[in-house]
Amino acid sequence: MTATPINVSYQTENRVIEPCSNSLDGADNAISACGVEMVYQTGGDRYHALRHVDLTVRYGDIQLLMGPSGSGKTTLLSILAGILTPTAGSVRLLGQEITKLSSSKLAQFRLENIGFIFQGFNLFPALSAIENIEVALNLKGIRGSAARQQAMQLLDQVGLADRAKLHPQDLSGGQKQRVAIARALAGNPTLIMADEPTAALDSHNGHAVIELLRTLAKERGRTVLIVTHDPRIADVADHIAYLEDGILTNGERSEISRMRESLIANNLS
Ligand SMILES: Nc1ncnc2c1ncn2[C@@H]1O[C@H](COP(=O)(O)OP(=O)(O)OP(=O)(O)O)[C@@H](O)[C@H]1O
Repeated sequence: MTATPINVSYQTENRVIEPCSNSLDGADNAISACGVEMVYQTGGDRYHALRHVDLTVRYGDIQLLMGPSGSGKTTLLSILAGILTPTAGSVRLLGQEITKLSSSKLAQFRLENIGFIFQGFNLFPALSAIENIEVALNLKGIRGSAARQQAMQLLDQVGLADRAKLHPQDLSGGQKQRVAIARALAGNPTLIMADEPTAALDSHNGHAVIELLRTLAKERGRTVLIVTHDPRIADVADHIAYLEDGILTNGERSEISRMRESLIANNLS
C-alpha cells in the first residue's frame, strides 16, 4: 500500500508548540522553515516524521542535515525543496513562501531556482554527459546551440570538458556525480539541494565532490543544503542541523565538532 502524507490539523502529542523561533522574513535567509510538521499515513497507521522543525539557512552558506537513518532527513529536504507538502508549518525560499504556491507555480519555482543532486546520480544512460546537461537546459527553455555551449561551460566548471561525449557507463562514479552537479547548475539556480551526494563514492572522488560543493557556495554564492551521513562534509559546513526522531537541533560552528565525533562514533558502531 502506498503511504501518503496527510493534510489535517492535529495536536502534537504532549508538546507545547512555541511560536516560530526564526523570522521567515529575514533578508539574509535563503531558506526559512517555521513549525514544519510531517505525518505520514499508511492505511490506518500514522507516522510522525517531523516535529515542529524551525530552520534558517543564510545565502551562500553550506547547511548539512545529519542524523541517524529514519530520523527524517530526506523528508525535511523534500519539504524544503517543495517536493513534499508539510502537514503543518511554512517554508520560505528566496523570499517566496512556497507553501502558499499552487502546484504549477511551485513546479516553475523549483525549475528556476533549485538544482538537485542525488546519491544515485540519476543520469540518463542513453545520453552522453553533455546531452544529460542539455536536457536540463532544454527544460529551462534554453535550446539548440545556446544549450550546447552552456552545457560545455558547465562541464568545464566541474573539470569534465574532455569527457563530454562519453556515456555514464564509461565514467567513474565521481565523474558521474560531477556531471550530475553540472546538470544541477543548469539555468544557474541559487539553491543547490543534495541527498547523500558522496554516499556512492570512494574517498578520492568523495573529496573532489565535496570540494566542488564548497566552491559553489564560497566562490560562486550558491546556497547549498546537503543531507548526508558523511562526516567528511562536516569540514566544509557552516552549520549542521541534527535530526533525531523528527526533532531538529541546529548546530553552530562550536557544536559541529561534538556532533561530528558523535556521527563518526555512530558510523563505526
Ligand atoms: N512515504 C512514506 N510513508 C510512510 N512513512 C514514511 C514515508 N517516507 C518516510 N517515512 C518514514 O518517515 C521516517 C523518516 O524517513 P526519512 O526517509 O525522511 O528518514 P532519513 O533520515 O532520510 O533516513 P535515511 O538516512 O535512512 O535515508 C522513517 O521512519 C520512514 O520510514
